[in-house]
Amino acid sequence: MIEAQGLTKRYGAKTAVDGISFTARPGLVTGFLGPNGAGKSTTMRMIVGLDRPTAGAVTVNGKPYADHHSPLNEVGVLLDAKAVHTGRSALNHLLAIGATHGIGRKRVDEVIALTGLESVARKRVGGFSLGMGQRLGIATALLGDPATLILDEPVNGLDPEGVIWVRNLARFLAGEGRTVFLSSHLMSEMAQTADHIIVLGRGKVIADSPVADIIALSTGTAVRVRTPDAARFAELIATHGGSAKSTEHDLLVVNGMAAPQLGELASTSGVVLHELTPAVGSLEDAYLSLTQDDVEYHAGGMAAASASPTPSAAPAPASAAAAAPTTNGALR
Ligand SMILES: Nc1ncnc2c1ncn2[C@@H]1O[C@H](COP(=O)(O)OP(=O)(O)OP(=O)(O)O)[C@@H](O)[C@H]1O
Repeated sequence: MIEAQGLTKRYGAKTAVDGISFTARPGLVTGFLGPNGAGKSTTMRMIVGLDRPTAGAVTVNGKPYADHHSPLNEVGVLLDAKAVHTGRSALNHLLAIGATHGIGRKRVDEVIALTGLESVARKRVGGFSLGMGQRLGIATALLGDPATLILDEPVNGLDPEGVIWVRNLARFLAGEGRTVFLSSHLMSEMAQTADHIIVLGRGKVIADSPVADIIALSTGTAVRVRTPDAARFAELIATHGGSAKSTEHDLLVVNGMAAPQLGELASTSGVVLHELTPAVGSLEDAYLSLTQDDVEYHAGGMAAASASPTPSAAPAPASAAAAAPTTNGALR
């Protein structure tokens, strides 16, 4: 469990984290999202005592990080996968860290198997790809079998198979009752991994809700309408308080009118419908809509794109059942 109360960090005149309060609970994957510079890394660093809060407080499993006698057994952390002794093998890296907490070879071998590092365990870490480095960082976080995991951008640099592996691992660990707190820039990835989302914008919490609620609250409800009479139906919609955008010759995306109203209008006007689908916004839509005023560094067109959410497939529900340990203990 991670509990932050009024957590604040100022660097001179710059307020990186501005009085945030949130809880990341056991048994859930909590996604930590926000544009570049929103304050995610600073928050994570404060959680594990690497930065001192200017004001407020944060506890992990009920205590400030520094008060834990055996922190590796309480909190597993991946903040910077490159922060390793590059001359050491992965095995020796894990043995060295384990030695600080009386963790021996058996557990080291377990986390090597769990993270799929067996074939490179005796190779120098300096020669590792970004993806292998991420796996080693996750292995290090898991070493003490902690109840809370904090992973900063864990899918950074991973190939699609690696991304799925992290997703299943996160779900599996939460399914075991652990608190899993992870940041990512990949919103679609978060939609499939997280149960709960906290969104930061300019150092403040701008959303703190279950994934489904964030999507429902932040995106407009659009309806996809397919009809051979698209132009006429678009005009009719406009006279009934809706607005229709045409993306293909026979497809309209309608805002401002619900599917039953559209069905009735079509029926009374003699318009043939081939499709009438209420569309659920994606987490990307929700995220862009939430953060459009809080982005420090705008990419061209980003804010404009966020102004009119387009419908897309509903995110797959996060499911702990998705992760299944393989015979060697690794996860698929
Ligand atoms: N040591 C520091 N000194 C001064 N300003 C800092 C320092 N560390 C972070 N900041 C500023 O604080 C703000 C939050 O930074 P932080 O790295 O926490 O954001 P972030 O959400 O993790 O961003 P990113 O996704 O780019 O990693 C940024 O404006 C950053 O420039």
